[in-house]
Amino acid sequence: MASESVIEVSGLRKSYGVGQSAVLAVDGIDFSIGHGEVFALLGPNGAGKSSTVEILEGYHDRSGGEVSVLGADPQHLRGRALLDWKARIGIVLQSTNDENVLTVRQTLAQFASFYPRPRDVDEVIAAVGLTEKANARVQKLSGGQRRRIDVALGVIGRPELLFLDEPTTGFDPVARREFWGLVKGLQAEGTTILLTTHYLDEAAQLANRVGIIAAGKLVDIGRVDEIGGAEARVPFVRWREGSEVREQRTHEPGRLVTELAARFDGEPPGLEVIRPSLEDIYLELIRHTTDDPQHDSQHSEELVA
Ligand SMILES: Nc1ncnc2c1ncn2[C@@H]1O[C@H](COP(=O)(O)OP(=O)(O)OP(=O)(O)O)[C@@H](O)[C@H]1O
Repeated sequence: MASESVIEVSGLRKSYGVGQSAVLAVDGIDFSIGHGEVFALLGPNGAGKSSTVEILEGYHDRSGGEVSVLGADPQHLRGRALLDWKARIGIVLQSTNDENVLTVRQTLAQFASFYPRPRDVDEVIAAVGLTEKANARVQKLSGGQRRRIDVALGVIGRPELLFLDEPTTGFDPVARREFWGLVKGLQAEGTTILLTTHYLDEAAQLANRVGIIAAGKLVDIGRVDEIGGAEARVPFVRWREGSEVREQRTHEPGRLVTELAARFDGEPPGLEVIRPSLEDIYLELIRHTTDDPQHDSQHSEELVA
């Protein structure tokens, strides 16, 4: 990965409304995304992910801080410079368009005509698994199929930078895996990708680095295999002693399993060796930063047990 930054964000702030009812959605965050990197922005509902991404996409003005996207400040672009900049980015928004009376192929062909170097329409239709629906009206597609069109529209212009805002919401498990393959292919071609998702396995599969935000602040940022720090990754061994479930965190799970096997004179009942997933680490990180107990779960309780 080259070190050159495609996105640079420094001290970014965004508030909505004024006075008593003002909401500080983004509260001074800093990060950068290198050329060819897949960066996932994670965080609970209302954390400030979309607000951040929409500023980078040029949809919202910021309230403070500095932003550079493909070398430009989206807030200050106008006219031809704005159009040229937009042609270099692809956006998959959260919303889907259900009013569309065109077919899948017509919709994509129309969109492709807006770009100087679009991808081949049928190749994109195949990449999102809609070949059989190419002549169907978008209106008649299922929710998950329409979401695939959103993804297709985001990539048709061969963007240098792709924003994927919760791209696989509504996808079935097979479609999600196909989509991951598509993203990996785009990354192999050098596309820089900013992804937001609530699926932590998706972030673990696709991202080089993740940033976790809660209540508008960056809680942690780092490589997928480093986020949360070494201690958060210590595995734990779980087994049963009679009716009781026992659990112990250890840097040496193999040694503990050997000791247990000797003590039980064979396979310890209910034996599991668990390595904390990105989801476990995420839950643990945000547990300390959110007041809302519904964001917490059994999982994180297990982690600290
Ligand atoms: N247009 C708006 N007007 C007022 N408040 C807003 C607006 N958009 C977002 N907010 C508020 O800003 C905060 C951050 O919202 P944002 O949509 O950025 O969160 P998010 O992390 O993308 O959440 P989700 O995961 O639910 O999509 C929330 O408290 C939200 O209510």
